[in-house]
Amino acid sequence: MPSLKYQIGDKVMGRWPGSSLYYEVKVLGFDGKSRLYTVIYKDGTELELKEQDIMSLTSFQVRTRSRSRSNSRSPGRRRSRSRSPARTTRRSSSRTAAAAAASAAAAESTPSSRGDAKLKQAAEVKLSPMQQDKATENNSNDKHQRKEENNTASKVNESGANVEADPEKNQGRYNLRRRKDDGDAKAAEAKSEEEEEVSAAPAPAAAAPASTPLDFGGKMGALFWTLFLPAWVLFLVLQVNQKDPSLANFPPALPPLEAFWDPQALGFVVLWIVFQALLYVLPVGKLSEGVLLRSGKRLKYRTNGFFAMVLSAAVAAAAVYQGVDLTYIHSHFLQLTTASFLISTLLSVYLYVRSRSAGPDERALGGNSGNVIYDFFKGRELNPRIKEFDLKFFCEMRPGLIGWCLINFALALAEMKQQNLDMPSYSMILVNVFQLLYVVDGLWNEEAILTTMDLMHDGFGYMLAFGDLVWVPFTYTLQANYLVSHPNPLSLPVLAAIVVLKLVGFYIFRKSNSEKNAFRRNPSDPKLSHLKRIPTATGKSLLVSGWWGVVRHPNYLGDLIMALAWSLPCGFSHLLPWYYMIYFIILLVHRDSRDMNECRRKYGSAWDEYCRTVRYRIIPRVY
Ligand SMILES: NC(=O)C1=CN([C@@H]2O[C@H](COP(=O)(O)OP(=O)(O)OC[C@H]3O[C@@H](n4cnc5c(N)ncnc54)[C@H](OP(=O)(O)O)[C@@H]3O)[C@@H](O)[C@H]2O)C=CC1
Ligand SMILES: CC(C)=CCC[C@@H](C)[C@H]1CC=C2C3=C(CC[C@@]21C)[C@@]1(C)CC[C@H](O)C(C)(C)[C@@H]1CC3
Repeated sequence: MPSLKYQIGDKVMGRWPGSSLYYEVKVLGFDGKSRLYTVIYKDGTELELKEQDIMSLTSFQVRTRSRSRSNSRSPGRRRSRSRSPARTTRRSSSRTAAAAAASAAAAESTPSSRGDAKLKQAAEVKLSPMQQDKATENNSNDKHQRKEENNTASKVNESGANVEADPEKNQGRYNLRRRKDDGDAKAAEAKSEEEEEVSAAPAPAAAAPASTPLDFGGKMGALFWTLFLPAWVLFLVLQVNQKDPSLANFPPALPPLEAFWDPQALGFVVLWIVFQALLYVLPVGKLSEGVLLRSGKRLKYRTNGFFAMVLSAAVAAAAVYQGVDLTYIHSHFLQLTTASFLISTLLSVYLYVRSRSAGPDERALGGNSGNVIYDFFKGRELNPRIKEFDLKFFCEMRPGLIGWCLINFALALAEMKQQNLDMPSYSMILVNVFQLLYVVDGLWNEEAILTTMDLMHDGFGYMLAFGDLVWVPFTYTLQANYLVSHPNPLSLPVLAAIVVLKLVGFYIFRKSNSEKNAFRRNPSDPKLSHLKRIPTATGKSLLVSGWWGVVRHPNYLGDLIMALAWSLPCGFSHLLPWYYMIYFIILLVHRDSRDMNECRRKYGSAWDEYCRTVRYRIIPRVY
C-alpha cells in the first residue's frame, strides 16, 4: 500500500487548475487507483488534484517567501506578469476562484500588511466557476452565463473526458480532471491520458473518509430508528383491520406472541425472494452501466425488472387459475410482515459483517462513521455484491416492489371475499391501478434508478434493507389494506377528478425524472439543447430551466401529487390511509435537505447560484 504524502484533514495549498496559483484547501480523500487527492476549497468546491499540484503550507511559504525576495529584486518581471492579458482578466473578476487564487498568491508573495489584508480578502471571496463564451452567445440573456477569458482553460481539462454539452466544452475548466463520481456515461468512455498513465495500485485507507456530520439524528437517532421503524410497521398492520383505526390506539392491544409467527409464512417469503432472485439472474434484458465509482470502476446491472414483473404477474395469474387462494396474504399479513422483518434484519447483519472487510473505496461516504449502530443502520458498503449479484439493486427493485403489487392484488381479492363483491370496488381498482402504474413505470425505467441517491450515495444497511423488504410491501399497501374492511364508494365525478390528479402527478414525475436522466446520460443530446445550464467545477452542469428550473425537485412534486391521488380514494373517515401521504412529505423533505447538502458539497458556489435562481425546493412559490 503506497504511503500518502498528505493525509485526510490536512490543510495544504492546492494549485488552482489552469493557473500557477495556489489556494488553501483541505484534503478530503485519496483515490489510490487514479492517485488523485479530493480537496475542498473554502467555498465548498471540491476538485481532484494530482500530488504535484499540492504543496504543504510550510513548503509553500518557504517557496513564496523566496519568490517574493526575488520578485522584489526584479520589479520589471512583476510588471511584465501583470501586463499579461489573461492575468488581468482573471484579476478583474473578483467573483471567480481564479481571482481569489490570484489574490491569494499575490498576497502570499508579498508578506506585507497590505498583502495579509489581501490574503484575508481573497479567502473570503466567493468562488464561482467560470463559464465559456459560446454558452454566453447561445444564451445571451442568461444571467448565469458570464464571460471569462482563460487561455489555459482548455489545457487544464486535460482529462480528455468529454465535457458535457458541446456549448459547455470549457465549463469544467477548473478541473484537472472530472470528478470520479460523475454520472456522465460519455465521460467514462473517453479515458484520459492521465488516467491511462496511472498504475492500478490498491486504494489506501484514505479513500473513505469517516462520515461527518451524521444524519438521522446521529448515533442515538440511528438506534431510535432501528427500533422504532419495525414497531411502527407492526402498529400500522395491527391498526388497519380495526373497525375504527386511530393513532389514539397507541400502544395497540397486542395479539398473543404466536400470532406474529408462522414458519409457513417465512417459507413463502423466502420462496418469493428466491423466485425474484432467479428472475434477476436470468440472462434476459439489458446489462446497464452504473455511475463511475470512486474506485474508477463502473458496475454492470441486469435491468430486466419489467420482464420480472410480467413473469411474476403471469405466475400469480396461473396460481389463481389453479385455485391458489391469494387471500392468504391478507389473513396472514402480520406473520408475513414478521417473516420479512426477520429476513431484513439477518440481511442487515450480514451486510454489516461483510462491510468490515470492504475496501476503503467500496464504502459509502455516508455510512463510514466507525460507530457500529450508525453504520449498521445507514449502510457501510456502497455496492455489496455476491459475484455479479448486486444485493442493493436487487432488493430495491424486485422482491419488495413487485411484492407490493402482488399484495395489492391479493387485497383486492380479499375485499371481494370479505364484502361479497363480484368485482373490486372503484376505490380499490383506483389504488391498485395507480400503484401498479407507479411500479411498472419504475421497472420500465429501471436504468434510471442507477442515478438516484440510494444507488449512487447510500450504503446498503438496515435502513434500505428494511425499507425495501418490509416498509415498501407492508406499509405502501396500506390504502388497499384499509379498503378491504373500510369501503368508500366513489361517485363518477370524484373518480374522474382523482384520475386526472394522478395523471398530472405522473406526468410531472416522469417528465422531470426523464429530463434529468437524459441530461446526465448525454448532456449533448440535441433534444436538450434548449435547456439552460449552470456549469460546475466538477465538469457536470446543473439544469436551470425546463422542469429543474421550476423547483429544485420537480420529481418529488409529481410524486407527492400521485401520493395524494392514492389516498383520496379511501376518503376522510380515518387518518390511517393518509399515513403514506404524511410519511412521504416527511421523507421527501428530509431527502431534499440531504440532497441539498450533498450537492452543496459537490458543486459549491455553483449550487448556491442554482438555489438563488430556482428558489423553491418542491412546491412552486410555497416551499
Ligand atoms: N416512492 C418512494 O418511496 C420514493 C420515491 N422516490 C422517487 O425516486 C426518484 C429519485 O429520487 P432521489 O434519488 O431522491 O433524487 P433525484 O432523482 O432528484 O436525484 C437527485 C440528484 O439529481 C441531480 N440534480 C439535482 N438537481 C439537478 C439539476 N438542476 N440538474 C441536473 N441534475 C440535478 C443531483 O445529482 P448529480 O448532480 O450527482 O447527478 C442530485 O443529487 C424521485 O422521483 C423520487 O420522487 C424517492 C424516494 C422514495
Ligand atoms: C423509513 C424507511 C425505512 C425509509 C427507507 C426508504 C425506502 C423505502 C425508499 C428510499 C428510496 C426508495 C425508492 C423507491 C421505493 C422506496 C425506497 C426504497 C422506488 C424504487 C419506488 C418506485 C419508483 O419508480 C422509483 C424507482 C423512482 C423509486 C426509487 C426510490
